[in-house]
This record gives sequence, C-alpha cells and structure tokens, in this order.
Amino acid sequence: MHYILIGDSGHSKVIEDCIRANGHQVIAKLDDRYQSVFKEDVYIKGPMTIIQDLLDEKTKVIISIGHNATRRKIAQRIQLSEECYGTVIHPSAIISPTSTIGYGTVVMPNVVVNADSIVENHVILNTSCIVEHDCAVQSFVHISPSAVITGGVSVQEGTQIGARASVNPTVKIGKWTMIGAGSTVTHHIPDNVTAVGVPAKIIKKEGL
Ligand SMILES: CC(=O)SCCNC(=O)CCNC(=O)[C@H](O)C(C)(C)COP(=O)(O)OP(=O)(O)OC[C@H]1O[C@@H](n2cnc3c(N)ncnc32)[C@H](O)[C@@H]1OP(=O)(O)O
Repeated sequence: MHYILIGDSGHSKVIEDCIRANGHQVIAKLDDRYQSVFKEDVYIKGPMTIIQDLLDEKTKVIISIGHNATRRKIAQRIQLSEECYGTVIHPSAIISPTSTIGYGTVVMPNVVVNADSIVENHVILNTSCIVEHDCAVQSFVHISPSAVITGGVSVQEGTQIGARASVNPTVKIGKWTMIGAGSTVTHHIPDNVTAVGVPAKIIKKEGL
C-alpha cells in the first residue's frame, strides 16, 4: 500500500514510521507551505491541491496534522470520500477484535484499545495511550501519549486529552475541550473548555 501524508511535520514522521513498520510506503508529503511540486528523496512534495492527481486504488491518504481543528478544516477542504483514507495501526498496538477503528485514524506504538470501544475517524491514539473497554472516542480527538481512558468513557469530537492524563470510568468529556497533561478527570467536563489538575478543574471557557 502507498500513502500520501497531508502535513509534513514532526507528527507526520511518527506516522511514517508506523506505515513503514507495516511494510508500506509513503510516496508523497503534501503541505501548503510548498508552492510548487518537486521530488525530494523518494517523495513527491507539493501543495495539497495536487492530491487528486496522485490518488489511485493502491494509495491511501492520512491527514498528518496534530492540531485537531486544523485536521478537521483540511478534511472539510479536500472533500475526499472515506475510502480514500487509510487507517494506520502500528504492529505493536493491541486492538480488541470487538472494537472498531475508523478511517484516517492513526494508532501509534504500544497503544491498547480494549473490548467494545468505538474509535471514530481522523483520531490520533498517540504512543502508549490506553482506551479501555466500552469507550466512545469521536472523530478528530487526540489521546496524547500515555493518557488513560478508563472503562465506559466518552470523548466527544475534537477534544484533546493531554499526555499522561487519566479519565475515570464512565466520565463524559464534551467537544473541542482540552484536558491538561497529567490531569485526572473525575467528573463530566463540558464542550469548549480547558480543564487541568488533579482532580481536573476548568481554567478557561474557550476550547481548542
Ligand atoms: C507527541 C506529542 O508531543 S503529543 C502532545 C501532547 N501535549 C500535551 O499533552 C500538552 C497538553 N497541554 C497542557 O497541559 C497545557 O498546559 C494546557 C493546554 C492545559 C494549558 O495551556 P495554556 O492555555 O497555555 O495555559 P497556561 O500555561 O497559561 O496555564 C494556565 C494555568 O494552568 C496551569 N496549568 C497548565 N497546564 C497544567 C497542567 N497540565 N496541569 C496542572 N496545571 C496546569 C498553569 O500552571 C497556570 O496556572 P497559574 O495561572 O496558577 O500560573
């Protein structure tokens, strides 16, 4: 399988490692800071507008941008059908056969997703995070490295759970919210806020 990465950044390097670990290959890195199309090493580089010229049935796309709102903006802008997107899962990740992982989603090394969880589209499950049983992780969420989402948790669209944060069982976290690194979330958290600390408290009423 060939991949086109949209966004040529630190996050895309980690995604490329996951793609290679599966024996697949990145053929193009598109980014709007490139104004013309050129070849660098084995890659075609250029602006996002050339994407349609590169697509075929052996090629999948991943939007390789860590910022959740930007990832969504680009998905809305390029308007690809869902079959154009790949799902990248590092071979060291453990995914329950009763869980589902959506399109455009990347699952980094040593991630665990346990039984009956639903992970939607364009999600980042970053290095060594844990999504326990019966969780719902909506589209454009980022679960940062080593964060732990315990059983029955719901994380709504576009929210980021910071590195090493943990979320107590059955807690619901709203849309486009930020949970600070190392926080422990003990109660439901609404949409569009920033919450930090142990236990997590809201410090800002504007989201991501
Ligand atoms: C592969 C990768 O790199 S993936 C990247 C993963 N990234 C992360 O996990 C980073 C998550 N980001 C954070 O934790 C950030 O600190 C945020 C987003 C929660 C807050 O950032 P900002 O909005 O810039 O807030 P700011 O730094 O001004 O802090 C505001 C207050 O909250 C406190 N605070 C900020 N973050 C935290 C935190 N994680 N835990 C506890 N307190 C915190 C600050 O000390 C400050 O307190 P004060 O007003 O008493 O001085």
